[in-house]
Amino acid sequence: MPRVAVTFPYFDFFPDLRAELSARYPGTKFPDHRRVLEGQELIDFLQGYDTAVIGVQRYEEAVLKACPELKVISLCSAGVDHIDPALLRKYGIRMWWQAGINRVSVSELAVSYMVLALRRVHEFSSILRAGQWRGPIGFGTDLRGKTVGVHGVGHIGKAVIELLQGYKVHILASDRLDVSAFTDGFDNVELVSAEEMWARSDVLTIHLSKNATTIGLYDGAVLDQLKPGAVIVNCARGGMFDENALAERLESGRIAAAAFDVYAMEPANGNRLLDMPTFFGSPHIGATTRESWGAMLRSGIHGIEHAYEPEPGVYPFD
Ligand SMILES: NC(=O)C1=CN([C@@H]2O[C@H](COP(=O)(O)OP(=O)(O)OC[C@H]3O[C@@H](n4cnc5c(N)ncnc54)[C@H](O)[C@@H]3O)[C@@H](O)[C@H]2O)C=CC1
Ligand SMILES: O=C(O)C(=O)COP(=O)(O)O
Repeated sequence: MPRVAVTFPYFDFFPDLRAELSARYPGTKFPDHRRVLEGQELIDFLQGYDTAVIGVQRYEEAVLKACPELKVISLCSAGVDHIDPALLRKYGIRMWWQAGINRVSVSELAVSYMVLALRRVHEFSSILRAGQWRGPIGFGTDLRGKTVGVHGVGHIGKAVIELLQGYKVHILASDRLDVSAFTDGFDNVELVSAEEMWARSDVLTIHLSKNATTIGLYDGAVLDQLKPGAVIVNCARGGMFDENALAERLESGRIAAAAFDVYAMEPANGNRLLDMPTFFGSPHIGATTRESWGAMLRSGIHGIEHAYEPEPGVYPFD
């Protein structure tokens, strides 16, 4: 029987799923505070356990080294960039993970951010709070009829393209894989290079995975290839943008507006973007709906038995 330790707090919000996990694996240990465990606290918590159910949290080598009994990680997230596959191999740890599990909540957020950014709701909201009315700002723009670049056509990028159909936009999709089997199904989607997407898009939405090819991809030189006055939405991962370069271009108006859910450093205290009037953001809430979190926790529970199977159903890295 696996000895299970949960090292992040969200089961507190789903008592039925917490009870299900405990019933399947008696003795399952949960943290007693609403924090993600890290460092020495994480190491101490894991002693004597061979199975960890985890969220978007780093398991550094120091943790794996100090927890030799750990054999299985069951992941409650869609992104896997916080786990180093080489380390898992080195320490003989199996991992379960379910791709695309929160595509609905992230795609809904991204499309709504496009509309909110184009309509300048964050600016109008600020002047409303300041006791003014709408005069000083002027106009926003409609999404309908615009060209939307979708960078990354995986689970979430595809869901965004599907959601955008109702808005009657033209879509420029770009991915390093051949995603034509999907995009060919739409008469308003063109599959293009990143450069063409950057040059032609009024709105650009990022749905790339974070990897060696995307970290730092959006530097000043790339931002300068964007259509002047473009709007950027990033609900994928922090670290893909040079945030200072973006702030400079928001300041000059070269980029009209940006809306981010994710940041190079999280928490994002002191991030310069948060002071920009044409920027609005949220604290990595793309998957923070009851539906997505319920699904992720369920996947974390069921992933334990899958990870222990001789031929596990899903392995992200093999
Ligand atoms: N804000 C939030 O709370 C959440 C954010 N995410 C993030 O959203 C992003 C997308 O997630 P999914 O669609 O589930 O991932 P996915 O793996 O299904 O799709 C990612 C796509 O990016 C493409 N890609 C990677 N590197 C590329 C490159 N250099 N050039 C062009 N294309 C490239 C891949 O080929 C793939 O099609 C990930 O970064 C994930 O971590 C996921 C869930 C919640
Ligand atoms: O599923 C993912 O990849 C996420 O980014 C979810 O983020 P969260 O665990 O809600 O902070």
